[in-house]
Amino acid sequence: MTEQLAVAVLGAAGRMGSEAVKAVEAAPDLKLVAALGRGDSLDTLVSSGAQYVIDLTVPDSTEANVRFAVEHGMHAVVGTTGWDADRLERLSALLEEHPGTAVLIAPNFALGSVLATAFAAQAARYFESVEVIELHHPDKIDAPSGTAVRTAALIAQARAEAGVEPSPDATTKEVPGARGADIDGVRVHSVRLRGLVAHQEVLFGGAGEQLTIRHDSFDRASFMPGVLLGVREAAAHPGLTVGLDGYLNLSASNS
Ligand SMILES: NC(=O)C1=CN([C@@H]2O[C@H](COP(=O)(O)OP(=O)(O)OC[C@H]3O[C@@H](n4cnc5c(N)ncnc54)[C@H](OP(=O)(O)O)[C@@H]3O)[C@@H](O)[C@H]2O)C=CC1
Ligand SMILES: O=C(O)C1=N[C@H](C(=O)O)C[C@H](O)C1
Repeated sequence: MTEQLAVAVLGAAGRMGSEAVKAVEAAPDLKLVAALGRGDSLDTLVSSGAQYVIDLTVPDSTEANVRFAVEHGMHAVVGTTGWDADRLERLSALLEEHPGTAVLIAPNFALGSVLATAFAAQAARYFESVEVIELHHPDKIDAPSGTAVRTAALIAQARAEAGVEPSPDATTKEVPGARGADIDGVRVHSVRLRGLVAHQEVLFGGAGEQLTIRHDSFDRASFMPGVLLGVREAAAHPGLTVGLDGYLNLSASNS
């Protein structure tokens, strides 16, 4: 049998972290060597022999966690939100000093969500209007969701490359927030509702028609195949990868 990959989970007591601990323990090719929470020393990552770190913590701690992992030669698979352009730039610079090490920043590990975002980016150039609605459980601390920010950014990039005008909007009188957040010129609306897990709709409008691309995670089990795929594939993708799509050959279905 090939040697198991030694995996540590940060944020192990959290909603996602506790699922990831179970998923790693159930995977025959992986070995859980550490399960750490707030207040635990990152030195345990070293003493446990971790080769891979899964970070599912909070936006305030994720950058320091990932930095520690990279500096100690561990690959990092990161689901935590809060990775803005400045943080990504600092991480890229650090990875240049550690060329064999991989970091995956995955705004969403659910394969359906990754596909939905890719489909939205594909559709973006063909419609006059686009808005994003993300809907989550009310214990989520960040808004908009990382997935929505990524989706809006990819939509905006596709529209800019195709020379599409901004979505029309005649609003001149507005209660602050009524039109949602402006992410690269795309309006993003955040709903927080007990009973929800993680959901997103991208609404495209054209003359006389609407296209809606919707994804629903009804259970955090939906994220686990992507988390495990991230660990298994990381070493083959040294450097920084943003989005699980970077580990999937999505274009193969078009050929
Ligand atoms: N990419 C994806 O597919 C997904 C990403 N997420 C993202 O993952 C993150 C976690 O979400 P969720 O599990 O719901 O949140 P939770 O609040 O349930 O879990 C976060 C956990 O991290 C712990 N923690 C905080 N700081 C540290 C630290 N420095 N070291 C180790 N552990 C720490 C918290 O401890 P304490 O409670 O004591 O603060 C808590 O147990 C969020 O950013 C969320 O948006 C969520 C779902 C899917
Ligand atoms: O906090 C969550 O729950 C989720 N966070 C991620 C995000 O902000 O996009 C991924 C998923 O939406 C669930």
